[in-house]
Amino acid sequence: MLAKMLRLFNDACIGDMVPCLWWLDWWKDRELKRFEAERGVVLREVMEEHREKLKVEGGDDGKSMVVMKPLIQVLLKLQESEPEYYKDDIIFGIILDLLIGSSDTSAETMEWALSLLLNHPQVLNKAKAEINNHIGYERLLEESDLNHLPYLRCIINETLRMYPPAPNLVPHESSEDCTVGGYHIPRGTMLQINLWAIQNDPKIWDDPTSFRPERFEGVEGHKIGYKMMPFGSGRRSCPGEGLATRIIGLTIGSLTQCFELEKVDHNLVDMTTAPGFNLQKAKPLKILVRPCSAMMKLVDQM
Ligand code: HEM
Repeated sequence: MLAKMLRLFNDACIGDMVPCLWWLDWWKDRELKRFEAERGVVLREVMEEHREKLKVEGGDDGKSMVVMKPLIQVLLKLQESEPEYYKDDIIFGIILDLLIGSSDTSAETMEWALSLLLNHPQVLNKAKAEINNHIGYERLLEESDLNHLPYLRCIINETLRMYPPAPNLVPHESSEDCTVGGYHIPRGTMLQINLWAIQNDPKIWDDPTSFRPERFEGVEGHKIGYKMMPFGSGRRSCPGEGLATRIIGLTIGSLTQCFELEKVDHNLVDMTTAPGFNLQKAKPLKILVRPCSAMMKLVDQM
């Protein structure tokens, strides 16, 4: 179900770009409505399952609920005390928002980052050296190490600059009349930002088509103003930013620390992008993975 949902979400609707062509999307509209009904049945079953579990397991201890239970159970518990706000539809919305927002974005960033590293072995070696200098060979990389691995963070930033998972961010609607770049925007207009163009603009980035993580050295996080906004900006920006950068850092860092990563042949990894709402690779990455001899003992224990 998740795969189908992400596929439908990723298909661009021409009517969103050129509203008078909405009718070209009629078939998609029909598919989305059919899917929404199917998805409703599955989500309702999941919700009932968790309601039953809550009844059996209780859960009056408010604090441990927040820390220990799955999110859906936390929301169902809140529904008991605030039913007018935590309606079933709101809970569905929160769960779907998290599923859609979190899964493809982080996975795609990791795939682009690994592809870039394979095509730039000198960057891969520098990242490996940073990890080995900081951690050594006696233990695995941990979350607390990430703050001490600035070059790894630069690699993630440079990947998000060149291949932002949401290249047009997410459509927003102006709640009031406003002016953007000298243009009058009436209230209720759908606004889309071509983030890819901003992050790859040669007027604001030196040599933007080159993969150069060093350009982010000395920059805290990815915060260098509006020329870099892979997680959006302002109060509706991505709430998962911290989690995403940690998961991506831990995954890419651990793979780099423990394995020799190699291309499957002598050709460069194909970096062609596929059409769609998300910036996906046209050809999925294939990679040869071999445990590093110095890490063999630890890899064996995994
Ligand atoms: C590389 C990974 C990720 C990227 C690039 C990314 C990017 C974005 C962007 C561009 C937006 C829209 C911001 C806007 O409206 O202008 C967004 C929204 C959102 N993201 Fe992420 N995201 C990532 C990972 C995650 C993760 C891991 C989670 C959750 C665990 C998450 C949850 C959400 C949610 C719930 C929203 C909607 C927020 C709202 O509408 O107020 N994202 N994300």
